[in-house]
Amino acid sequence: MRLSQVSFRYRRRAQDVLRGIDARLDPGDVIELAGANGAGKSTLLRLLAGLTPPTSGTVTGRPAVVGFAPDRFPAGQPFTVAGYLRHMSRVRGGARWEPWAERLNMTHLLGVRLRELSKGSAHKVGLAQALMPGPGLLILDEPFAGLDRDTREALPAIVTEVADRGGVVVASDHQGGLRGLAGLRHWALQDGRLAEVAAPEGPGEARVTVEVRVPAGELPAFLHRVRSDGYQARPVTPEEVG
Ligand SMILES: Nc1ncnc2c1ncn2[C@@H]1O[C@H](COP(=O)(O)OP(=O)(O)OP(=O)(O)O)[C@@H](O)[C@H]1O
Repeated sequence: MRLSQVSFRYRRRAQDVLRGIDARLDPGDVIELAGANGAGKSTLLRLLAGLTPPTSGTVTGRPAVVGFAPDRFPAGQPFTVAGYLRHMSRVRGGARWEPWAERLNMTHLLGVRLRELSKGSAHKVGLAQALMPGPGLLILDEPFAGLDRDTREALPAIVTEVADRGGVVVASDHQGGLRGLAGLRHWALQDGRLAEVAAPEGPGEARVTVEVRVPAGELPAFLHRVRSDGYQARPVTPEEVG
C-alpha cells in the first residue's frame, strides 16, 4: 500500500492537517504512529482506513479487508454487545465474533446494551468488530487506552498474528504498548509531515541482547511467547552467531 503526496484539510480555507505525505506499507508491517495531541494521528488513520478521502494525493494498494478500531467507539446504538457483534458479523460475510469476545475478555458483557458500557468495555467492542473479519489492514486508534491489564497484555500477540498472516497494522499509541514487537516501525507526525523514525527509547531503558538456544521445532512458539511478553526477538543465522 502506498501514500503519494497525501494532504488533508477539514475545510476549504483551513490549514492542511496533513501535508505531502509519502509512505509505503508492506505486508507484515506493524507501525506505531506517534505525535502530539492534535498532530493529525486520527486524521491520518481514518485516511489510511479509507474512511476519509485525501484532499490531494493518492492512496493505492489498500488491502480489501480493513478493520478500524476508533479511539472512541460510538456506543449510542440500541444493540446489546452480542446483538451488535452478530450484526457486524453479517455485514462482514459471517465472520466469527465469538473467539474475539473470549480473547478480549468480554463474554460477561454480551447481554449489556452498548450505551450502558463503560468506556474501556466499549473500546473492546470496537476492537472486536475491527478484528472480526481477519483484516488485511488493521487500523487501531489508541488501542490500549482504558483497557484492563489482561486485555492490554493480550493485544501485542493479537497484532503479531495479524502481521504474521501478511496483514498491515497501524496503531497510534501514546502508551508504547507495542514496543518490543520485532521489526516495529515508528512513524512520527509533526507539523502535518510524516517521518519514519528510529525506535524511541525512554530514559534509563538501555537494551541488552541475550543469546538463547531453543530446539528448532519450538522456535515459533518461543518467539510468540517472548514477543507477547513485550520483548524484541528474532532468529539469527549460524553465521551471525559466529
Ligand atoms: N472534524 C473535524 N473538523 C475540523 N477539524 C478537525 C476535525 N477533526 C480534527 N480536527 C483538527 O485536526 C487536527 C488533527 O486532529 P486529530 O484528531 O487528527 O489529531 P490527533 O493527533 O489524533 O490528536 P489526539 O492525540 O489528541 O487524539 C486538530 O487540529 C483538530 O482540531
